[in-house]
Amino acid sequence: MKIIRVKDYEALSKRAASYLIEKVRNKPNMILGLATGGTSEGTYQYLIKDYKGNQTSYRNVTTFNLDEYIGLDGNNENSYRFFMDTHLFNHLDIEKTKTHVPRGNVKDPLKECDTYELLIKERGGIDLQLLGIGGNGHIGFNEPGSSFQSRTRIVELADSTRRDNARFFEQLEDVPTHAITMGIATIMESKEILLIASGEGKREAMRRLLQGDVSEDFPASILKKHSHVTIIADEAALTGLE
Ligand SMILES: N[C@@H]1[C@@H](O)[C@H](O)[C@@H](COP(=O)(O)O)O[C@@H]1O
Repeated sequence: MKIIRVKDYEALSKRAASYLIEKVRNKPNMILGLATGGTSEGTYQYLIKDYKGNQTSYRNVTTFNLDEYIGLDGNNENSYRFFMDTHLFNHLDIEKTKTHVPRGNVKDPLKECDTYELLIKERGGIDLQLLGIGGNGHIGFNEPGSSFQSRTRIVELADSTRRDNARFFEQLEDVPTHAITMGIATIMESKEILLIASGEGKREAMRRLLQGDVSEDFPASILKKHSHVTIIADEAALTGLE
């Protein structure tokens, strides 16, 4: 894993955006895996800024998001589809039909999981997957204890994750209890992975990622077994670590 240490969240956002922009420029029809969450917001702002200034085109890019809450419609402000539309897609020249976020409000979510897996395969697999990391080491919504063999499926959210994400909702009770997430095996099949982490709230997760064992108790640890992972993290997330 290559680690790029940057000063703060602003620098992280800029760096992660440049990283993605270069990849898109080199491969305009790339398959890009995307993440939601507070960490990715700044990166997306810089992608938009670059698009407006330098006209990097996303017309031929296809995207697959990691996860979505079960029960939330794409128009719900807390759905990840809504997040992606408002924070990124609506501001680029990307074709909406080429943006994929699992649908959390369908009648048959199990079928949705299988369809999503198939679609990723059909498109030739993910070239570059952007990842955040949960305080408990989750990637996507693969909570501790998730099998390293797991594929896109329905999961129950850990209490700590619901509490972490409650800041986006009116109250904790509104945070869905279940989600659809790409599995760990699905994520590991991406040709390349870019993980971003910011702030002291992620320090313990970074310590376990960089210094701990590879274990299903800490899902992100599997990334050590991937041959092309880059981590961009800020000082606050890396304090006390090499
Ligand atoms: N499911 C998402 C993840 O895909 C995200 O990467 C992570 C970190 O979120 P944040 O960047 O807000 O800390 O947790 C969320 O629950």
